[in-house]
Amino acid sequence: MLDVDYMDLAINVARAGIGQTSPNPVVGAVVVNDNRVVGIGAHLRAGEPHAEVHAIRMAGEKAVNSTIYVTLEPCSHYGKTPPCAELLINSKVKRVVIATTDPNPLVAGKGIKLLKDAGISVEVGVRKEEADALNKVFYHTMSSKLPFVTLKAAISLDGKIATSTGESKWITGETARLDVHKLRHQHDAILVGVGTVIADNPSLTTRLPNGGKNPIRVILDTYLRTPIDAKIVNDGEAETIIIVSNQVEDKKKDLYQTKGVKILSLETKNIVIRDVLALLSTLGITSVFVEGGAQVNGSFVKEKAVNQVITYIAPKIIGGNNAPGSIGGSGFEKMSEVLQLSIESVEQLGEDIKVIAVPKEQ
Ligand SMILES: Nc1c(/N=C/[C@H](O)[C@H](O)[C@H](O)COP(=O)(O)O)[nH]c(=O)[nH]c1=O
Ligand SMILES: Nc1c(N[C@@H]2O[C@H](COP(=O)(O)O)[C@@H](O)[C@H]2O)[nH]c(=O)[nH]c1=O
Ligand SMILES: [Zn+2]
Repeated sequence: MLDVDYMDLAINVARAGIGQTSPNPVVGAVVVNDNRVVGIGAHLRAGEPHAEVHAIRMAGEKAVNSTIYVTLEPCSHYGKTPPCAELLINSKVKRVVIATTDPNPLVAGKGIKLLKDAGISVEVGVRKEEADALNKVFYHTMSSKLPFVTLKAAISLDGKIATSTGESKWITGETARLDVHKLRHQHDAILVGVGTVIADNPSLTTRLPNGGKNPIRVILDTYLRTPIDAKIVNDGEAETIIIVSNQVEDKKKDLYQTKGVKILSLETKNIVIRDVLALLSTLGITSVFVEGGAQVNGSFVKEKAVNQVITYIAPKIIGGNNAPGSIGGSGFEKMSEVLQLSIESVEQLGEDIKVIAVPKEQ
């Protein structure tokens, strides 16, 4: 087997942590000795052992003179766990193959330096692209300090999210809707506008056949118009935050807070998305799944505060000037101002297609 084969295995093992390791990256490690895999490991939860620790433990004394393949540069700092670079040195590993460096300023090259100074042969960059793609959120939050934003829309062929009378169940089919719930599971928070709460009385929970993690529910609601009897206020299914402007008096907020809903007030009379993201980041939220409606989508797009756009397109035509499109608000007047993206992937899910696009300027 070649280095790339073992790194492919490490990348696949890393996927075990997807949706579980926030705010940490997912990482996979494979220990090979005399062309035999003797240890594998994935980082499964923040605060628990790192991938290398699991793999080296499994290898036991076969770690000596082994080669370890890791999808991320071994850490060099004392965080919630001791540094992996030291573990590899003490385990007398002979060679370390790394897919990509760690952007965390605490590590960034220090892990590699520790290994090299200890006389261990280090190779960096094997399957870098694939390894980076595993940790889009981690890389974004390390560089921008703001949560990674996924904007999701489910539209008809003619771009509508509902009929002119507000009906929308369902535009996309079972397979696509299941895929949406996997995305909810993978994000720290799900965010909708009060318009969606009033129109759909949604639960915003993750309903997958085997369960799944419910993201924190975040509602943008300038004047606190969320119905007091809404599911998200009363079902206790997930932590719920309503972000309001400075136009709401405390007495009204108390009504919701006694029901366990957290009300966070911005200092401005209307809701600025950048401030919302900065606020969510202070709560340790590293990824936000924006699921509409059109008004909220419009505000995220207008502020160009999206990091990936996932659109599910159904082979249906709704028509009608009054049927809403997926991006509301004032929109851009000039083509030179529009949000430009590049298509990352297109796949068919049941009868629908799923398009993942990434904004060009980052
Ligand atoms: N109408 C459609 C969607 N509609 C999504 C809505 O904007 C809103 O997120 C849902 O009403 C949330 O409800 P709950 O959390 O599931 O109870 N989303 C989809 O993917 N396909 C559709 O056809
Ligand atoms: N998950 C992971 C790493 N994650 C790195 O360590 C930081 C988290 O450290 P801690 O708080 O101690 O868990 C995280 O921000 C990232 O830089 N490093 C590794 O060597 N292997 C792993 O499996
Ligand atoms: Zn580590």
